Amino acid sequence: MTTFHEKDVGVLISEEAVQARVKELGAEITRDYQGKELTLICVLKGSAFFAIDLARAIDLPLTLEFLGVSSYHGGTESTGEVRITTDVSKPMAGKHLLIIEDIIDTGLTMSFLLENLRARHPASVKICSLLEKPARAKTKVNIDYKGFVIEDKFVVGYGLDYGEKYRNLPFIGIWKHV
Ligand SMILES: O=P(O)(O)OC[C@H]1O[C@H](OP(=O)(O)OP(=O)(O)O)[C@H](O)[C@@H]1O
Ligand SMILES: Nc1nc2[nH]cnc2c(=O)[nH]1
Repeated sequence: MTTFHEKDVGVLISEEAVQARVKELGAEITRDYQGKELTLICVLKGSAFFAIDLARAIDLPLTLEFLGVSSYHGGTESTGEVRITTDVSKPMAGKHLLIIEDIIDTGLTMSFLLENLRARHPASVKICSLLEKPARAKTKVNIDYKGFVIEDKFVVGYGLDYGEKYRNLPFIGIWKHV
């Protein structure tokens, strides 16, 4: 039986490989944040699937916050203008923040997030990104917890969209038409 995506999307990282890596990252974060009050910042919409799976793989009494930002607007190129679409629900001062992203591509979104969150005086800010695409980096971002380094291809699935679609694929796929 064919599924809805097969004409447009090829598998890059399988569901099994994604889930295994999420569990490893969860174990690493559990070790590193022992005794600290951890706040995960789930960056919407892309990191929703990753952040929820990762939260379940972390064995700590963490807090989950959601922060919406957008700069691609469903397309394959960053507009370069990052906008907050939904803000977190509580003050971030004094908290240990871990920003959860699905992908760091140009790095513009993460640079914006770091500046924005640091201005709120947290106790610490670290970065966890499932994917890094170094070939397109426009600014250097130091990723504390990284899932996979990928080639310069536009990817969809596991939260990542094209025209707001394909986020629900359980694997990371390559969009075939760019
Ligand atoms: O490193 P960059 O080039 O800035 O790209 C990374 C950002 O792009 C995507 O978000 P997008 O703006 O598509 O919004 P979305 O998460 O709602 O899909 C992704 O979720 C990251 O937040
Ligand atoms: N869906 C998707 N969004 C992105 N945002 C930045 N890079 C990408 C990418 O490769 N795919």
